[in-house]
Order: sequence, then C-alpha cells, then structure tokens
Amino acid sequence: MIEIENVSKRYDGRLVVDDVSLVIEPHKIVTIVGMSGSGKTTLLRMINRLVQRDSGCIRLDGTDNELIPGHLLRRSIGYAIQGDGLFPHRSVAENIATVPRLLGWDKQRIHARVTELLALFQLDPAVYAERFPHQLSGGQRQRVGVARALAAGPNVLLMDEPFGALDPIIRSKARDDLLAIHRAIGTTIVMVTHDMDEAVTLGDRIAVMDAGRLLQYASPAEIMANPANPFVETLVGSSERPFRMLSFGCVADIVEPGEAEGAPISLDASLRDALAELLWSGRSAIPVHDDNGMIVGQAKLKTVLNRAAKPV
Ligand SMILES: Nc1ncnc2c1ncn2[C@@H]1O[C@H](COP(=O)(O)OP(=O)(O)OP(=O)(O)O)[C@@H](O)[C@H]1O
Repeated sequence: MIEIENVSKRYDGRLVVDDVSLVIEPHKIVTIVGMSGSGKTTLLRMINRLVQRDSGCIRLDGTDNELIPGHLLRRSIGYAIQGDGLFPHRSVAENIATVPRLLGWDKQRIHARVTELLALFQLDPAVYAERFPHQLSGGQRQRVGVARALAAGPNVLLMDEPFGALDPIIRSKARDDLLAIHRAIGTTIVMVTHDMDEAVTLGDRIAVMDAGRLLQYASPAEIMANPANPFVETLVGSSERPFRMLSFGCVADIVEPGEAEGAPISLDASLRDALAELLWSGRSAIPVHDDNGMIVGQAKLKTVLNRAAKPV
C-alpha cells in the first residue's frame, strides 16, 4: 500500500504539488491525469524519491519512504518513462538486467529472469535478447522499457507517460498488453497520462490534478457520474462519457444465457467493442465465446446500452 499524506513540493518558491493526500491499494492500477504542468510527474517521482518532498509523508507498506535505503527502493519500485529510456549501446538482455546486476544477482538468475520477461512481453528471447534498441520498433522498445522496470520483481511500478511516444494503434495494443501483464503479476501500478481514455481504460482509480492540487480521486465510473467540479467535467468530456463508461466494462460482465446469430465476440472484449460490433452488424444480440472458442451465451444491445447510461 502507498499512503501519500499532505505532501507538498515547491520549486523556486512556487507550490507545484499542494497538500496532496491519497491511498493506493496493493495490486491496483491508479492513473494520474491533468493538464501539462499540474504536478503529476513531481508527485510520481516523490514516491520513489527521485524528487524530495518538502512536507508531508509517503509511506510504502507502512514505512516512510525517506527511511528506506536507495537500493531497497530501486528493488521494490520499478520506473518506466516516456519513450523507453533504454541504454542505446546495451543489448535488450543487458538493458533488462540493469537493476538485477546492481542488486548483485548471479548470471544464471539474471539470464532466467530476462528470458522469462521477454517471453511475458511476447518477444522471442532467441530473436531479441542480443539486439540493440535501434534494432527494435517503437512498440518493442517500449515493452523492453517496461520489462526492465519489472526486472527485479518490484511491488510497485511507476509509469510516466509510458505510451506517449507510440502511435494510436500500437498504443492501444500496449494498454491491452499492460492489463494482461498486470493480471498475470499483480504489481501495483501508478501511471501518469495525458490521455483520459487511457486513464479510464487502465485505472481502477483516477487521480485528477490541477495546479498541484488533487481535485478528485475516485473510480472511473464515479468520476464520469459525479465529476467533482467543472474542470473535471471538462476533462472527462461530456460527449465522450457514455463511450468511456463502456470502455472499462467487459463482455463477461453482461453475458447472459441464450442464443444469438452471427460472428461471436470474446468474453474479454470491452463493452465499447461489443457496441461497435452490434451497431455495425445491425444485430440486437451477439453470441459470446470464451478463451477456448466455446459459445457461452449472448450479449444484448439493450444490456450494453444500459451500461452506457449515467449510474444511479
Ligand atoms: N526541477 C524543477 N525545477 C523547477 N521547476 C520544476 C522542476 N520540475 C518541475 N518543475 C515545474 O513544476 C511544475 C509541475 O511539473 P510536473 O513535471 O510535475 O508537471 P506534469 O503535470 O507532470 O506536466 P507534464 O504533463 O507536462 O509532464 C511545472 O510548472 C514545472 O515547470
């Protein structure tokens, strides 16, 4: 658990993080959104002490982070930044091995961990381990950057606009991959993003910041339904709200017994994708399949539309 309590930071006498308090539960994903210069990165970097706070307290599993030695912080908190931050003259394997090496792991253990992570990120170790960053695509570099941040098995992963440099299609795949990896390893993730869609799709909770202050900290559904003030409402974008509501639900939430005609959709698909398929194919219901391709029920247009409405 990460407890941020009344934390403030000034630069040149100006408050850039202003008395922020929030609690991040273990194994959750928290996204931090806000305009440029609102203090998101500064807040994130105070968690792993890349930035020293001026006042307040940040506790990691109950311990003040100022009392945790640097090498333990590096092990327990991974950090991935925009672009990828990879060392250009080191191979993929050497990049991923950075923190384990600092921690003095033996060669065999490092090799096993690098191989495991490359496989998890769908990069064949035989093909990619010895490549250099310039021999990878942007999406592959970004995955190696996240793999490197996870190398020492941290409890917490801090991500600062990790997908900011990716084009929209790869970006959406990168989000799906991150969710799959999060399901597999359960690391607590705190992610700064400019992109409200990203914040809503990935976040269990969203922290909205403006001018150093935390305006709202709540689930995506709560923020959509009850934005704390006009600024949050603008950020959420009223015309986008129904679609955003659908993007964080999945077909498994609404599948019901019964048969429907035509091409099926996966239990894992988002309700937004289900709506698109229903509208595009002009059907009032579509069959739903599980991971093994077995038909397990149907998703009805009416039910999907109900999920797009403002929660009561
Ligand atoms: N090292 C520094 N010295 C002086 N001012 C700084 C420093 N780092 C950040 N700032 C200022 O603090 C404010 C908050 O910066 P921060 O990077 O936290 O914002 P942000 O919300 O992450 O912005 P962006 O979305 O553009 O990355 C900005 O006005 C910035 O100029």
